[in-house]
Amino acid sequence: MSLQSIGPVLLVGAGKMGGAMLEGWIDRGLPAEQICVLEPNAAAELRATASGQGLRLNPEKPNAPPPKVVVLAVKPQVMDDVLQDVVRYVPEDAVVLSIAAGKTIANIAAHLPKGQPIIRTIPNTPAAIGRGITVCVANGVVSDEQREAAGELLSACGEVAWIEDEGLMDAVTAVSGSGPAYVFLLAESLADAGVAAGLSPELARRLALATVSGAGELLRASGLEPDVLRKNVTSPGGTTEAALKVLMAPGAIPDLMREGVAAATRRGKELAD
Ligand SMILES: NC(=O)C1=CN([C@@H]2O[C@H](COP(=O)(O)OP(=O)(O)OC[C@H]3O[C@@H](n4cnc5c(N)ncnc54)[C@H](O)[C@@H]3O)[C@@H](O)[C@H]2O)C=CC1
Ligand SMILES: O=C(O)[C@@H]1CCC=N1
Repeated sequence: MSLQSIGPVLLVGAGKMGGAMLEGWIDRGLPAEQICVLEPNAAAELRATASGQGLRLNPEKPNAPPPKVVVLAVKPQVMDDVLQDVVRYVPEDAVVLSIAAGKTIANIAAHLPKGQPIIRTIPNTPAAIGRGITVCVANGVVSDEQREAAGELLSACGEVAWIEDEGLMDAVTAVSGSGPAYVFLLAESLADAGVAAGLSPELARRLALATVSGAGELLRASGLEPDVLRKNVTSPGGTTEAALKVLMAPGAIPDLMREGVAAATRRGKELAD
């Protein structure tokens, strides 16, 4: 199956994450005319894509033609209300793909006809440049063809991983869904630390951004493990070792990361309600 042969896609919510996925789909060749978007607060860019490329934005009949894949990309807190409204646009043979943190397959299924194929996923924002990763778990009625269609759509946004145990999704969300924010925080903190060490804000920002993006690119392109790359920077008795003694001390980055991921995982479980 190709991206072009998936059939009509209905995207409900084109905010930061739904919008990033939409960008990934269009950049990688999903025909815009095949996409219908329901978004009450459409950004100017989305409106331009609608008028320039034929994407259907908030049409009167979102289910004409009937969607093959319905992507739910609204906040978990409004998911129940939104589903009650959009259920009328969901054909029984469409696969419903939720990207909401915390919301379980059972939460989604409660608003849909019995036997609706549902895939719960967690993408991340690098999807916008085709460099995201999406983790998926399907309910028992998703067909091989629907799994393939969802995989095709999601791989336009980067890597795709399938898991069998839905209980792991909150931990997945805490690692890869929220993870880009941790990396951006690292870039912000590194720039701030450069200013504190005497650099101008402009130079500190430039150094921090080039370093974080360059290190990420090196991690990907080299295929080496992060600890090997870290050790390659660390000369015995040198400057990096001095910094890492602080950053890796008890209670510092490794411990804080574990606590942060545990907090995000707990929050995911709360969002199910
Ligand atoms: N932002 C991220 O990095 C990630 C977000 N997610 C999940 O993606 C979902 C969306 O999150 P964001 O994009 O960050 O939030 P957002 O607030 O940027 O986007 C949600 C969009 O839904 C729209 N919306 C509200 N009511 C609607 C309705 N009745 N019909 C259609 N659209 C409606 C809003 O106008 C908004 O643009 C959440 O469930 C979140 O858990 C998952 C992984 C990563
Ligand atoms: O912060 C959130 O709840 C969403 C889910 C993962 C990333 N953003």
